[in-house]
Parts: sequence; C-alpha cells; structure tokens
Amino acid sequence: MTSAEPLPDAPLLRADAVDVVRDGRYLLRDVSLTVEAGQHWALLGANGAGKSTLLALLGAVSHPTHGEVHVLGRRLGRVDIRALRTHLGHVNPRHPLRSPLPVRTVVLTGLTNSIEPEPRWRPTAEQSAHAEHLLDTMGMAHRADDPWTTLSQGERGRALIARALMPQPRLLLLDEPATGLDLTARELLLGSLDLLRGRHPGLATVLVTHHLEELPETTTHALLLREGGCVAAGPVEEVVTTELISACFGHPISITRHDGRWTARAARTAPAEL
Ligand SMILES: Nc1ncnc2c1ncn2[C@@H]1O[C@H](COP(=O)(O)OP(=O)(O)OP(=O)(O)O)[C@@H](O)[C@H]1O
Repeated sequence: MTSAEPLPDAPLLRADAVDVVRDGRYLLRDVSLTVEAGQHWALLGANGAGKSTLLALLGAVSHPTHGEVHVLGRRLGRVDIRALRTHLGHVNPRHPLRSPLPVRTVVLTGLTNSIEPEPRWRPTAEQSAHAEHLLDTMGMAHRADDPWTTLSQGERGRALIARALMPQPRLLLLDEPATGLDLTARELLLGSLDLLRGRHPGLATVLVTHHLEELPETTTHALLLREGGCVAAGPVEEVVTTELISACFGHPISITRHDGRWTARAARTAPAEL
C-alpha cells in the first residue's frame, strides 16, 4: 500500500478508460473523466445509463473491472480506500438517523463520521464556527436548534450536504440531490449549491441527475452517459446541447438555457442525426 495522502498537484479525480462488468454485462464501457479543483460536473443520462455506477467509482466505493481510477492522485486498488474517503464528501440521502438530535449536532457528526455523536467528543470553537458557516450557506441557520425529526426532506438534504462538508473535503459527490423535492425545496437546494460553490472556489462537485432542470447554474462541465458509454464530456455549454442531449436520451429533445438554467422538452422535429 502507498500513502493515502492526496497529491497536491494531481487532478481531484481521474478515470481512464474504465469498464465495469457485472455478470458478463458492461455497466460502463471505456469511460474517461478528469475533474479539477473548482469544476462542477453533471453526470447526465437516462435511467440505467450507469450514472450511479460511475459515481460509486469516483467515490472510491467500488473498483473498475478494467481501466484505472485515481482519486486525489492515488490509484484505487493501491491505497487504503477508507483513508481516501475522508477527503470526499459523499451525501447519503438515506441517512439512517431516527432520533431527534438538534440539526447542528447532526452537522457536527460529519467530523466523527458517525450517526450519533461520539460520547466524549466535543467540537473546538473553530469546528463549531465552521458548522454555523455551513448551516448558513445551505440556508439552514434558522433550523440549527430544531430536532432532526422535524425537518422536511429538502431541509434534511441541505443539512446532510453541510454535514458532508464538515471535514472540508476537496470533492463533493451528490447522487440526485433534488429527487422528490417540491419546486420551492428544489430551488432552495440549487441556490444553496450555487452559494456554496461561490464561497468555496477550490471545491469540486460531481452531481448525478436525469433532469436538466435540476442543474445548478454554476455547473461548469457535463458527462453524458448512454447504456454505459460516454456520449460526450466537456464544458457544459459544448455538451448540454439539443443534439447531444437527444443522442444521450435516444429521443429528440430541445434544450434552452435562460438566466443560467436549462429546460428540456420533447422537440417538435427530430434533430437530423437521429
Ligand atoms: N451489481 C449489479 N449487478 C448487475 N447489474 C447492475 C448492478 N448494479 C447496477 N446494475 C445495472 O446497471 C445499470 C446501470 O445502473 P446505474 O444505477 O448505474 O444507472 P443510473 O444511470 O444511475 O440509473 P438511474 O437514473 O435509474 O438511477 C442498470 O441497468 C442496473 O440495473
């Protein structure tokens, strides 16, 4: 095993020609991706395209069958994965907390990586101040003293992002964070992500979704997956286009961007190449 310390000058994530094969079936085929500090990637594709499979590789949760994944400059398979994961903020939308802990305490458990607070653990003044800062960024400062059990799904989602950010990871991975949220909750979430990215310019994020309306306007790059293969990857304005999104979803779709946000609807006429 080599050191799990991040290499400072390496890209935060690098996947080179990865395949994931399960039961003889290719869930990902020849996918490559490089994520640098300050970039905000969207992984887009239809149901079953392989988005969550790719996110699991990037989060050091699973290994590729072929190809290489480097997380913070360290190759998966050559380092202690648990040590690498401390540098990755991974939000679990099914956070298994059932007790009425104050929201502030839940956010602080991001430092001990535990569901309940560690019995004798106390945050430093600096750690407490960081929790307040993140609660404020995620629009949750007014709920900091409230019991976890009283939060709505959208409020829990934003608190869990604050929790994931407590160890000051360099990379935040988000799997369909807006799923199931009503319009207001979705907009609050996206606004908080935009604010977070502005306040933490070195942070990189990778966000999985199949809805273009769920992309924050600060999205910088996109990777389109179809049936495990990469349709396109690069700067968002070159990739989130009517032609490429139609190819990705296998259906003629028309894309518009207004005030930084995207809208998708079925096209009236099919793009020429479909
Ligand atoms: N362990 C596994 N063994 C076999 N097939 C799997 C396994 N895990 C996932 N799959 C299949 O791989 C394909 C890709 O799954 P994945 O969850 O990555 O897609 P997705 O793009 O995230 O889809 P969705 O948008 O529906 O969440 C699916 O057809 C899924 O059924």
